[in-house]
Amino acid sequence: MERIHVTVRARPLSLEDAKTSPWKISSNSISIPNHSYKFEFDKIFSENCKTAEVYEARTKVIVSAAVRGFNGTVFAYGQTNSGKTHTMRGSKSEPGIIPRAVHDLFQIIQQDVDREFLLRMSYMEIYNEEINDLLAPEHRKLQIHESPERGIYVAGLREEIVASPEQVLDLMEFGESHRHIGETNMNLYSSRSHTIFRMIIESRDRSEDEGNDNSIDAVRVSVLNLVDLAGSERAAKTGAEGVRLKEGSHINKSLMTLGTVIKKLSEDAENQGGHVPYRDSKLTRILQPALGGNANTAIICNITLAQIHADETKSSLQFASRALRVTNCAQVNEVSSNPFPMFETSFAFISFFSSLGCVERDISCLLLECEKIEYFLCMNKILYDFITIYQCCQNRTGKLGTSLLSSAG
Ligand SMILES: Nc1ncnc2c1ncn2[C@@H]1O[C@H](COP(=O)(O)OP(=O)(O)OP(=O)(O)O)[C@@H](O)[C@H]1O
Repeated sequence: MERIHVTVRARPLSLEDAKTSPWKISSNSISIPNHSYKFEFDKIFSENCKTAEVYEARTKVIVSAAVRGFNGTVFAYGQTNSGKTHTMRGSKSEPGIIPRAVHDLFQIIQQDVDREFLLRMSYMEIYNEEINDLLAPEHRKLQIHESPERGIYVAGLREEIVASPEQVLDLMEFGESHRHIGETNMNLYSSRSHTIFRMIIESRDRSEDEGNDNSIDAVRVSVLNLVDLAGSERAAKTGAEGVRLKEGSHINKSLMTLGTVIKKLSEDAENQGGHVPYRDSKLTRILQPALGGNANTAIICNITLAQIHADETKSSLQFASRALRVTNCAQVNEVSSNPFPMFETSFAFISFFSSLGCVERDISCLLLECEKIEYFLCMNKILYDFITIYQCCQNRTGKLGTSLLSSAG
């Protein structure tokens, strides 16, 4: 059991705001002198800190654990304009947590000569309580499902097989161009949606490949979520009207549910038979495994120390402080993958089709088709599924389908 790791990052202030700031930071605690409250965290980063330090504090460890098969989630929380996107995505001059994690991930994998890896990425946004696929903008209003094999998942979400950090970041750039961003009085480029950037990491021991055709490979499958939440906002401050007001109300509502989930978990409600309302928002439902479940989780709470936002900052710190009391139980996710096609993992899938002599492009195409028809849910109907897949793919991969059918026959 390990608790959620919580750090706080204060954004830079104007000279004027710095002069009137009521907050005092001392080591890992933050307070307003002469007020009763004082908050303590794992680490507090003041305004001059760089994203590299924030990354090193915890995300780096979560990324390397994800390579070893542990799920990981890192999210930035805070009011609008507090620096969440700056922290998670960053800029060319100061790359954020996501590009840093992606580069680290590939570096760690390259150094691990004993295992072979398969990486997939997805990128989604939750906009006005609807899930949109940022890698396939035509996939909108996606639904959340749950199954014993896959746990909680977003049906129809595109998962691209990726082979380099550059490829991942190009895809992310593509996704960004479809993300909902809008201007408010508080932020010229305000995120109007929550985004979840996800890497799915499968790996297996290279030695298990050698010699024994009947071996049951143990494949590790872990998920790394890097989340840029939209910021809580007050319409009086953002000046939101019409579409912006509607967006703001969806954002606030889902953040309120996140707050309630964290509060319930911090009170240990689940173990005392209480109800934790994960299903009250898409955000908490998707992040359920990271909140009190099987994952290493870190929260970066972005704040501003300006006097004018003291109430919002206090409420962000209260949220973060409760999160410190939430415990998770991260375990290595290992599945046995039978060499005959019971494809619990994409690895098993790809290995099987590679062994039939199929080229990579055909396999990628087939994998996409399989995901569309949720192939992974019907693991036992092998022959029947082969024919279904063949029918789905025959226009694009006729040759592959033919070799599949002869092999199945
Ligand atoms: N630590 C920082 N150093 C330098 N600039 C920062 C920092 N934090 C935030 N900023 C700047 O402040 C502005 C607002 O930041 P950002 O868009 O990241 O806020 P946000 O919390 O994501 O807002 P929203 O919730 O509205 O999307 C940006 O111009 C960003 O570059």
